[in-house]
Amino acid sequence: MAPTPAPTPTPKSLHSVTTPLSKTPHSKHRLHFNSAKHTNPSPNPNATLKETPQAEHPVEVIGRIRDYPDQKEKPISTLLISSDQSSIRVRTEIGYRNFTLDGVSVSEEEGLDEFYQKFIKSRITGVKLGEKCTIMMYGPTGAGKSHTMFGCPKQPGIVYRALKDILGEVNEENETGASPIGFGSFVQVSVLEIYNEEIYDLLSSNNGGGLGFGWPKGNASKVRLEVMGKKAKNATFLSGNEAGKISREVAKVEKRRIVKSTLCNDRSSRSHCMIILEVPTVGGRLMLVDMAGSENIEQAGQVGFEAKMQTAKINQGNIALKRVVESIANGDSHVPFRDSKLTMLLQDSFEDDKSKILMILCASPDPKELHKTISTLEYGAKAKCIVRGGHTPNKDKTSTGDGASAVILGSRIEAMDQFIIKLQMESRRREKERNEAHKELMKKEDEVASLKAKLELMERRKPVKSEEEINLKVKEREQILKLELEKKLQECQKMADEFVEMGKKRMEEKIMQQQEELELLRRRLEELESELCRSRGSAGVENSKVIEGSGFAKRLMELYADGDQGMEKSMDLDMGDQQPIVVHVVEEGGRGAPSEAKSYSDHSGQSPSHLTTNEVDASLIAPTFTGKLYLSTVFEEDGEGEEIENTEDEEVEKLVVEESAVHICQRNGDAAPGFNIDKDSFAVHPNLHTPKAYARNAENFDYCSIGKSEEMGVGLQLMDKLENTKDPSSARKTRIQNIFQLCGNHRELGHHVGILTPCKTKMEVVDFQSSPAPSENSMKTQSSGASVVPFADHKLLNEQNCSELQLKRNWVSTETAEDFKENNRTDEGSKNDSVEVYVKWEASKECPGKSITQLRVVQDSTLADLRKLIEIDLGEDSCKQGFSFLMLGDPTGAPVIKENEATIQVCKLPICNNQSNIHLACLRPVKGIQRSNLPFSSLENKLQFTRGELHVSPQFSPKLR
Ligand SMILES: Nc1ncnc2c1ncn2[C@@H]1O[C@H](COP(=O)(O)OP(=O)(O)OP(=O)(O)O)[C@@H](O)[C@H]1O
Repeated sequence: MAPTPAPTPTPKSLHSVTTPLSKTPHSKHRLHFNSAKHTNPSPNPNATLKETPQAEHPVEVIGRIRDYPDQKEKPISTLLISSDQSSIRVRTEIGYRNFTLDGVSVSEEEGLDEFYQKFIKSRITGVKLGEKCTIMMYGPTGAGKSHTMFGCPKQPGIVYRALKDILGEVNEENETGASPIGFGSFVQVSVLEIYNEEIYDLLSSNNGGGLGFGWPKGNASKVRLEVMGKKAKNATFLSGNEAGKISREVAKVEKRRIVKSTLCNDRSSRSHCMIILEVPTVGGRLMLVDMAGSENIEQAGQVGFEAKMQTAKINQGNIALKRVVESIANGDSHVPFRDSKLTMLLQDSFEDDKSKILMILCASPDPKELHKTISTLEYGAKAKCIVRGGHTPNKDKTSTGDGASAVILGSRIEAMDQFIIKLQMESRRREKERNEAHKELMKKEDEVASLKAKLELMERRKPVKSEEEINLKVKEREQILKLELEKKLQECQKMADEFVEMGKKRMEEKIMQQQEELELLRRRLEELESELCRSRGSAGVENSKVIEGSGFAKRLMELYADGDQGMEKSMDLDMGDQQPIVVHVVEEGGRGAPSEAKSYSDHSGQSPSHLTTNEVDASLIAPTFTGKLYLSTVFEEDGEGEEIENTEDEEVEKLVVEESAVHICQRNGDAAPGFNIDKDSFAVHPNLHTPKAYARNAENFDYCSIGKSEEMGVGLQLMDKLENTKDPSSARKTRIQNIFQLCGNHRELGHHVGILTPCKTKMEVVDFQSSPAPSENSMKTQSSGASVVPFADHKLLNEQNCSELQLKRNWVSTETAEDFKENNRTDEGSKNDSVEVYVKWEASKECPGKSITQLRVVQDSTLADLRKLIEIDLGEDSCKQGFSFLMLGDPTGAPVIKENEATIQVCKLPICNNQSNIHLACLRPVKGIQRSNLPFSSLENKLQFTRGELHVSPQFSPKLR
């Protein structure tokens, strides 16, 4: 076989790129095959072999670059075709690579017809003449192998074109019965499928039948064939000389091939298809092999064991073929034909000297398929190096003798040398490419380093940015928190306002409620006053009758027969003081047995009409006098008047000196009038000079106020004026003096105010405020002749009104007439033998330390005795409550143990007001009282009894009417 002449380098670009391509060193050894463009017809191979016994390259490689006619935007090809269409340059990012082939066809420029005419037709002609040719379609899936082999409806593929060429075209005439052109050839066609390393006969099925040629029907299962030698045993074949018929049948059975949709191809052939067309008349044979795709498993997207196994089996055929090619090319002693069914069936094609192999490498111009394209081209380049050598058992060659063998060996060595040279060149080229790639790599590494540096710079800057962002976020958060805080503050403010508003409302409600209560009380008071007025009217009449019946009254009536004038004068005097005096007048029935007493005080607002005269007097004359702080007037009656008068005169003189204060009688319109001592004021009610008139006008008295002794003179003058209006004589003065004399006789009043004495009339100042009415208890006590008249039921005032209370505490023991006389006789003596005791509660938070009473006891009395008197005074309630005495000198405020009371004398109690005969008994309730002011509370209690500090709080200040 003559070496393939080196093609004239006529660069031709796939995409208008013209690059001069280097020739492969062994191109001169290539098999020459006809091409449509080749002007030189293919020489007879046998002749060539005889002429030049050089090594034979049985494999020729043609590149076929597919097209994408359906795509509008076709991918930019990375393949460059040389102008002589003998080599392909594959461009990559790092360089390019050239592959020298026996021909290259670009589908976009050359259709199947042109391609067939250019690269296939000559081979088909050789088959017609008796040659053996194998045309293999090799390449990755989707590269256009099946398309090239079988074509499409518009463009028939190699199979049908070859049939037509071999059998000749059938024209109209032929179809009407005339002999077709070229008719005479007879062909036998077998269609085999190699799937999963099994050979199936696509023309046969297990159901049998067919069109007389073992034609398969429907979906009948395929017949599996065994390999016998280098052929499929018992393979069915189509025989005939009608290309059309055979082509149609082939087209039918071709569809029986196992195809499957993969990621690379919608209808990917999963099997190798082999169409064996034999021309028995001339011994020609054409094997058309459409190989399955040489894709790898991952690229095919096969999932599952079976699919992977399938792909592996497909690849097994491809790999085995690759090894066979490499073995042949390498001149190995053993070629692994039996590694797969495909290579077993192709073994004859490689070994038979008359057999030629045309390998069509199908490739895609798509850059995505670049690596597959390179792999395919590398495979083709290797196949191209195959030299048919001595390893192939060739009877013909062995029969040629030693000379021939030497030639063969020589050529083989030469081929090997060339191959080595080629490998060295390839190695150098690769080294060069590697260096270029290395340079490129260095460049890329530099770029990467610069990019890294930029990235680091960015990262370094990032924190600054992030810090700003953090600050911004912090500020935002701060703002949000501020807003929330303000909101909460507003809510709190709102709540506080609401709370204050609520408190205000409550206070207002309370004030309103209190005002209403006050109004009710006022109304009630008015009602009581009106009732009082009514009752006083009647009581006045009765009293006047009583007064009229008594000598005292008569005398007063006589004295003040023209009382209107005196009243007017007295009223004139009252204008300056505006503090009228309310006077209780008590008649005493002389020194003997006590007679009826008449009281003209009605400050309780209740007429004691239901009581006896004596009771009335006792109830209405409130025992609100402190020691010496009361006004008492005694009128002498009957025949002893002068004597009494004389005595009174003396006493008046004495009392004027002694007395320092005068009681005030207040009636402020409430149910409980109060006392007030005001040295700056002194007033005597005009009705004072007549008990009758007093009784009549008592309800109009607000209070009486008598100053100290120095003011007494003024009072006397005033009284003089009163007397002089009626009687200018000195008798009037004398009477007034009598009044003041009695005012100072507190002891007498203290002991006898509740007792009617026929010889004397006591005029008292009554606390109207604190003693609205004596209780039933007190009345009973008095009537029963008890020694002490308690006033527990009297309304007590607070400490600030202590002075008023103090007056009230001046209630005294009730005694019989005899006792009274005795007391009178022993007045001075009793002063020495007895002591006065002021009794009060201990001051505490709950209890303001209200005063209870004032008692007189014998000097050697014990606290036990005093307890009895106090218990009688306090009544049942206080007895229940219980109390203990406080020795106020004790800084701890410890009370006296009850068992020790019998051993402690009353005189041991603290002295009150620096008077040795007045003691203070401070009681502590037994029940728990909060004593927050310990230990000084006990001592503080003493202060309340300072006489000189008696005062009246403004709210209890008297008011004039
Ligand atoms: N040159 C071309 N011109 C137009 N269409 C083509 C060409 N080559 C291939 N095709 C189309 O591309 C698709 C895939 O082609 P094809 O089936 O021949 O690939 P394949 O190499 O046989 O793949 P597989 O190995 O999977 O069978 C088909 O639809 C086919 O019609």
